[in-house]
Formats: sequence, C-alpha cells, structure tokens
Amino acid sequence: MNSNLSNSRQAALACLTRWHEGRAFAETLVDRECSRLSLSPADRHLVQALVFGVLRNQSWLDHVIGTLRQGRLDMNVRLILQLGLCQLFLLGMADHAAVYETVNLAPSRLRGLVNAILRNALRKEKAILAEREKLPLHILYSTPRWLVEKWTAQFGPEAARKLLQWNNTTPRLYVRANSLIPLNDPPEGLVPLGGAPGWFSVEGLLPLKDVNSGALYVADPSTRYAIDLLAPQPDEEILDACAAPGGKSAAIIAATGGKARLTATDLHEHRLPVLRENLARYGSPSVATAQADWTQPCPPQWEKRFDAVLLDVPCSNTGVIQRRVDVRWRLNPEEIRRLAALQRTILENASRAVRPGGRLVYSTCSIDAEEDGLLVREFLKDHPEWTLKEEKLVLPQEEKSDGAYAALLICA
Ligand SMILES: C[S@@+](CC[C@H](N)C(=O)[O-])C[C@H]1O[C@@H](n2cnc3c(N)ncnc32)[C@H](O)[C@@H]1O
Repeated sequence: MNSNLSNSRQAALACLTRWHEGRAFAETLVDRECSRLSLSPADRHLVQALVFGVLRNQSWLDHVIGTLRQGRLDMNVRLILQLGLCQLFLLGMADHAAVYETVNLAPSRLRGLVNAILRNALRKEKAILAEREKLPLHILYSTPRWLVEKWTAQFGPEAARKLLQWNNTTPRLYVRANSLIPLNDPPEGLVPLGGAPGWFSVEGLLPLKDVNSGALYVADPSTRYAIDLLAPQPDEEILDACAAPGGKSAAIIAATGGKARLTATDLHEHRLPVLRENLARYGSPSVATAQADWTQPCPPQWEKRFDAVLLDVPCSNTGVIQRRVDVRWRLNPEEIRRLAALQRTILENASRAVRPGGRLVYSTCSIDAEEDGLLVREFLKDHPEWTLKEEKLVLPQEEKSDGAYAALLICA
C-alpha cells in the first residue's frame, strides 16, 4: 500500500484526536500536522478532505456506527471508524484500500473489531444509504438540534433544509481584484463572477504570485455588501473599528482609489502588525492604525469625528459554517446571547464616533437575527437620532456564497 496515503490517514486521525481534546480550529490543526510531516499538496488535500468530511458528518457517522455496533466504544476507535466510514460512504474511496488502511490505524488488539465493523458496513451499504434521507435533519446534516430548530423557526423548514445541505458542501475559493495594484497578465483559472465586478471564482490553483503581490485578495463575495452600503468617498474621514486582518479596510481604500483618510482599529494589539502588513501589501500603507476596545466609551478625540464608520463586529460565524467546519460544534445558544450583548455594546460606543449626518455600517458574518436585524432594531428603538437606510441579509443557500449581514444607519 502507498505509505503516503497511510501518512495522510494517520495525520487525519491525529488532527481529529487533538480537535476533540481542545479548542483549536480544524484548519489550524490540519496545517500544523501536514507541515510537521512535510506532506505533499495532494496528501494535504486528502488530510483536509478526511478531517473536514468527518467533522461535517459527525452525527450521521456516529448514527451509522450505532446501528453497526451496540455498546460503548473508546474515542480512538470511534474516530478510526468515522474515518473509515467517511472514506467508504462519503469520499467514494476504493473499499479494499479504505478498509485496509483504516484497520491499520487501530492498535493491534482492536484491528479485528474495526475490520468486522467496516466489513459489516459494506455488507449493509445499500440499507445504510437508503435510510439516510429519512433521518431527522440534525442527524442527516450533522448539525446540533438547537441550531436546526432555530433556523427552522427563523427561515422556515424548506429554507432551513437547503441551508443545512449547503453547509455540508465543499466551499469554493474567491478572490477580489485590487484596483490599486492592477494584474499584469490575468492569471488562468479565474472566472469572473456575474453581478460582482472585480470578483473571480478560482477554478484552478490559487495564483499565489498575485496574492502575494497584493493584486488579488482572497475573500468571499458576500463581504462586498458592507463596503457597497458604506459607499466610501475620496477624502472622507473613515473609521474601520474592528479591522484586523484588514480585508474590508483594504476594500475601503481601493473603493476610494486610495484617497480615503482611514483609521483602522482593533481590540488585539497582536493583530495590528498583520493588519499593517496586509494594508501595505494592498497598496494602502498610510492608514492610521491603533489599538481600541470598543466595549469602552468612544475616546474623546474620536467623538463625532468620522464621516463613515464600518463596524464589522466579532460574531458567531453562523454564515460561514460551510467554510469553517468547527463552528457548528463549538457554538451554543448561550454563546450567541453573549455575542449579541457584546455587539450591542460595541455598536453603542462606536456609533458615537460618527459626525451628525454621517453614516455607519454594522456588519456580521452571522445569519442569526439576534446578531443582525433584531439587534439593529433594538438599537434604533433607544436612539431615535439614527435611521435604518438599507440592510442586506445574504443567505448562503440562496447566493451560493458565505452568509453575511450589513445594515446602513444614518445619524441625524
Ligand atoms: C469579523 S473580524 C473583522 C474582520 C475585518 N473587518 C476584515 O475584513 O478583515 C472582528 C474583529 O473584531 C475585533 N474585536 C473583537 N472585539 C473587539 C472590541 N471590543 N473592540 C475592537 N475590536 C474588537 C477582533 O479582534 C477581530 O479582528
């Protein structure tokens, strides 16, 4: 058997084990493990497909394991079985290689058990797959039941089902062309996105040269709505309050042909160097950057100072679950309530930085009303001097992109 394939499966098992032990992101664990083992791009690809495939289908895989074997299984064996079933039923790998390699992941005393369960799964394949569509949504789409119920209540059963289905598909990669650093030779494999000028879907390899030069920025097209609503103008004084790592700051500068007077702040001092580095690469080196905690009152020197403020607040990331496989498992209703309270405080304080007649765009990559439209309406109730001019909720299953929310508020 190919030893690189064995390495990839071992790496995937190591990543899943660590994922369950701590709070690290799956993406970070995959990157770290593949670099440690110096895996080739093809092997990295397999590790990612295995780890993400298991995490996206965890409840269904456990359900299948439960139908094949009653009684307790230790975590290591459960993860090995999840990996085996993922290869057999989700990634369509050859049966023989998938079973053989998976059995070899187990300690010798447990190989017989793993082999028996996987062979039993193959014998029952038809029944297992036929049963799938009849399972409750939280098992079929491996999403916590509370989240399924929440989305069903918010969007209706049909839209919720489509969203759950979308979240379990593989995300595409997109880039935004930076008008400040034109591409010399448009790279191959970039397909322009209809209705989103300057945006491309990456159909081949990511053109690293152009990403490193700052001519292309990797981002999802859903992020453009916040900038469109802000409509930054040359010479305006603009604040990007939650700015790191700087994607939207760079887009603001590009939208004004490099002429906005931008201040970019973030809570985390350690994120500022990355923010500055990104802004320099994207052709906007003169942006003023500063550490600021917007849960605290607006600093006096910034009160009523800005023509426009962008508030891209920390959020639950429920709009980007397709891309970030951990989110659904790390989130709970209490965390959403905590984030909504934090967002409301940040909005209260940062809104004071807007001059009379100025505007503020509040944005998230969450699709949950408590962090989006409901929160904005609560704010408006307490602040009659503000009006909601326009808002946009991007639902991933409808736009075939990440989910996002942006609201344009005007100060009297
Ligand atoms: C959604 S991210 C911003 C992404 C950024 N706008 C971009 O396009 O690259 C939210 C940011 O808010 C920052 N943040 C969290 N709490 C904050 C606070 N109290 N004050 C200021 N920034 C905060 C986080 O460090 C994080 O960088």
